[in-house]
Amino acid sequence: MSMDNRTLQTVGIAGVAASAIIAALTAKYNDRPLFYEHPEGIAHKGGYPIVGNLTRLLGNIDRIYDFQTEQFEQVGALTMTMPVAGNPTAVMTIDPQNVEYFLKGNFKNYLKGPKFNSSLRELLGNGIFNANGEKWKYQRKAASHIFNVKNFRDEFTDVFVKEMLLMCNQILDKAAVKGSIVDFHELMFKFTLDSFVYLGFGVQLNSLLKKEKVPFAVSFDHLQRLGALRFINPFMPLTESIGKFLTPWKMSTADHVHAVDKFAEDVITQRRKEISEGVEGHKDLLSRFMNTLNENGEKLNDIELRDTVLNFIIAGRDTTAQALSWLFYNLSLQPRIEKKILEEIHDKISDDTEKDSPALYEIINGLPYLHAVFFETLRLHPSVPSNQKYALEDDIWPDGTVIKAGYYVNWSPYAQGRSTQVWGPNAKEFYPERWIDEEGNLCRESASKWPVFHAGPRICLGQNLATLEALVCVAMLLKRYTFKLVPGQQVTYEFSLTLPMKNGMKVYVEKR
Ligand code: HEM
Repeated sequence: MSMDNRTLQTVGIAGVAASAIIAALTAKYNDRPLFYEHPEGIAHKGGYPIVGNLTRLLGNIDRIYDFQTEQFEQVGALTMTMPVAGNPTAVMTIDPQNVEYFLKGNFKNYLKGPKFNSSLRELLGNGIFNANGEKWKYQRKAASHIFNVKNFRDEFTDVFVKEMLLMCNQILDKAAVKGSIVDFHELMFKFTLDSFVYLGFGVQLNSLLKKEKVPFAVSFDHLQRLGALRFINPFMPLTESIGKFLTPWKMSTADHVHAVDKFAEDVITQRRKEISEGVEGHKDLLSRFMNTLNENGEKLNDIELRDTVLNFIIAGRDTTAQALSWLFYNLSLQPRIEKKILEEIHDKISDDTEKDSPALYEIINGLPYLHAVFFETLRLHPSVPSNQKYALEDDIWPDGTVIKAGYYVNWSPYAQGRSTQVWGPNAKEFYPERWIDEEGNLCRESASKWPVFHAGPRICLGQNLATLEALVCVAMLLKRYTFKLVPGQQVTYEFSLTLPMKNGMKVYVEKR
């Protein structure tokens, strides 16, 4: 046999062998990534050979939380896996007893894992959302001091009312007269940004008075979406590298990071200047962090303060603005609920009460139906729709699920809120009455059944602040206006860390 024939024969044999190996691997891993074994005893949703559920997941990215909800329904379990090529083993659950267990009962075993840390490093740094252990503890302690009843009653309510009056007088009254269209979602973002930046850092931003979105907010939103994509799309490193060459005219990730850094830097510089000029008396979040010691017993440096500013803006701006937007969206679909809120606030909140913050604070606290509407909004549209942690050691959950060290655990307040197994047959219906008992009192659900504010030692520090802010806003708006959705638009969410509206929400405003 000539040399060429021998080579051809060898190549032929190698080809057949390779095809046989691929066929064998495809037959064995016919619904999952190569070498992935379904964890024993956990229901799973199989996908395609080699890629598992990767293509299904990426194909559904614009409706990812509904997709997740459907997967639980199709599998018929509250705890399951859904292997995705390129992503680590993750166990997903919407079972309240499991959620309570890993967020509270065995809190120590579940951390923000390496994937969370690396995906969000450039935006969150080592701030409270991205920190574990002692680094997290000192931040939680420093921040917790500002969330006290005195601040709520005497200061926070005042700021929210002032910002709302600005919104009403400068934007909504004018839009009502002109009949112009308002992007309600954008307005809510500006309201919560201005309120929080003032409460937390003493800076009067006045973004409500600016026509465009503030440049900082553009970069901030971009980086959040990027971080979220890195969680689920294993091709992101490649996409990000190629993107730099294909679209060099677009702002790069580094440009966006620079924009958010600059914003934080300006806030810190302004405060340092005020201190050097002898301006005293700040008792806000920034001064707390400037006077606190980190886990090494040292004063915080500028990078740590930058992380504080940015982490708290995500906490204070996005979540509440989104909750407010989804609340008004739900009201627009069910006028009977809006009518019931109006009946509740009727006569209770006058123009005079709006000028008396402690009185307004007490009145708002005593409105069960308004609270119920807010809670119901978060049940169906949780501002943090899906979340994950990382198991340090082997564990067994209350439902018997065996968790191995290094697994990711993923829970979905969005899918849980819509699960008929958890919330009953009308789970998908917006029905605030489920939060009211027979005597007309508000009955709040446990954090395990309704983990929209998280649970356990890391439960949301700002939940009362957010509730107050949202309810002041709803009461003041509904007293003055009716909002009508502009026909023909699609109101839907965008995939990100939180639950923003993809195209905003355009409304017409009419004065009552
Ligand atoms: C509707 C509004 C809000 C919702 C739904 C919400 C929800 C949440 C959730 C789910 C977490 C856990 C995030 C995680 O660690 O993965 C969280 C944490 C946190 N939230 Fe909120 N939040 C809201 C408003 C606020 C506001 C207005 C503040 C004010 C500063 C705030 C401050 C915080 C802080 C500091 C944490 C970190 C707690 C820690 O890790 O110890 N939140 N929130």
